[in-house]
Amino acid sequence: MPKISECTSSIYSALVKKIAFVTGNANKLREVKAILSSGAHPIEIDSQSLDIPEVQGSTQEVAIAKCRMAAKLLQGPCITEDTALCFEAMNGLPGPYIKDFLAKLGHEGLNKMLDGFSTRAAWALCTFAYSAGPDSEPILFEGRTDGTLVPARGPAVFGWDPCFEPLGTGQTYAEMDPARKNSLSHRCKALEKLRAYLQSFPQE
Ligand SMILES: O=c1nc[nH]c2c1ncn2[C@H]1C[C@H](O)[C@@H](COP(=O)(O)OP(=O)(O)OP(=O)(O)O)O1
Ligand SMILES: [Mg+2]
Repeated sequence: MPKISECTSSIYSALVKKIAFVTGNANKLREVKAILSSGAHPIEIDSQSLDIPEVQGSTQEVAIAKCRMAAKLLQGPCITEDTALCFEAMNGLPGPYIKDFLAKLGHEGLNKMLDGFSTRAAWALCTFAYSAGPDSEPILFEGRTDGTLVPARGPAVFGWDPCFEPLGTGQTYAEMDPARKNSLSHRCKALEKLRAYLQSFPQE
């Protein structure tokens, strides 16, 4: 007869899925863990902090290349995520290159980029990629939140959070409490699709 604790742990592992998330970004990891661990079908994250080189191209090409490389390094299934911040006035740029723009220009510089344009509309785009292993083609899950690029408000904890105000909220991501951001963010919208996909796998 197995002990009750063994039964509980085997029921737990049958109910809770576990997946490796490869990212070098601790803030992303925190949000992904918070979003996936909630709800009726929690998914546990086994984080792998690897700095994967990123190619140039569309958000989809960048996401696919990143995930392929991660699956090769891990020699197993994994997810990766790429985040883009897109300005309407610039036909979607900086897009997947936002990391370099933010590092070189800061929040103020990002705002200055849009001076002289007629719109400060922007959207945050999150692309999760899932690979079943080094020989499998990654599958993508996208989430988009529309908003406005604004002068920085709120604590500067995570990237461009202080200068992105989602439409109709009156708050920047940085001013929101974490639960509010996680209920409407680009990341949570992409994760809902990824969660549905992972949930459709048969139980081992
Ligand atoms: O919700 C967010 N709120 C504010 N800023 C954010 C968010 N999500 C990503 N970011 C920043 C991080 C990086 O400056 C750039 C995306 O670049 P990106 O390559 O996807 O992220 P990363 O290199 O930091 O981590 P990873 O190892 O997963 O590629 O936008
Ligand atoms: Mg990156």
